[in-house]
Amino acid sequence: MLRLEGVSLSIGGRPLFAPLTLTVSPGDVTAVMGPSGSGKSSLLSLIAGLLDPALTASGTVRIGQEPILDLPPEARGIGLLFQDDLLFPHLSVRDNLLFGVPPGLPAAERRSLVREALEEAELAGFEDRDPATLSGGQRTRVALMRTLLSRPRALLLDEPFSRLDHALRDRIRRFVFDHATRRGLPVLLVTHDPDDADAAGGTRIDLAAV
Ligand SMILES: Nc1ncnc2c1ncn2[C@@H]1O[C@H](COP(=O)(O)OP(=O)(O)OP(=O)(O)O)[C@@H](O)[C@H]1O
Repeated sequence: MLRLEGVSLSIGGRPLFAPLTLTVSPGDVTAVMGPSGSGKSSLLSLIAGLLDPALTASGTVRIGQEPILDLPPEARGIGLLFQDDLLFPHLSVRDNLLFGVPPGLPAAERRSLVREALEEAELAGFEDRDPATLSGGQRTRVALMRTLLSRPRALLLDEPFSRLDHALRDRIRRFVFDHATRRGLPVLLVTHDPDDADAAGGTRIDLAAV
């Protein structure tokens, strides 16, 4: 469970939105909407531990019972997926995925986790491909798998589908939501697209209204 309690963000003393309280249950997707500049991406950055120092935050964020805002980013257990999938262009698909695997596992186990992830993503045999040779949907699936390999406790999505064409978008959106649900991850999805919010099927919040 991901819980926000009285969370607000300000810039230069001016609040971006009114204090926000919400709970995202395991496997549920909550869509975060609102006009440009309303603070959607900054809200995700706060939760991930990547908030721009120009912004100040107040309130509490918990995963399960644990407050996370005082933890370093790598200890929070947050998985991120962005519009630009940020695969390393100079690394193969395999090496990109290996970045997600927790350190400390034996090499053979790391490789087999990567192989399984590619099978799950219906990309078996893509290990040696260069990310530049993948389609947008394939890149999104690799990026999701890399995020999931890190065994996050919650997933934050910042417009990950907005560059995909309409038909592909439905398919990839379903793929991402299914994988998050299957793992029981609470998901916050920043989007401008009402179809994303409808597909999420859960709660929708509008930062302009809070
Ligand atoms: N480093 C910074 N210095 C000054 N203002 C900033 C800084 N970072 C963010 N902001 C401001 O904080 C506000 C929230 O930005 P944020 O990117 O979170 O909005 P958003 O709702 O995600 O917008 P969009 O839909 O356009 O992506 C904006 O008004 C932005 O200009």
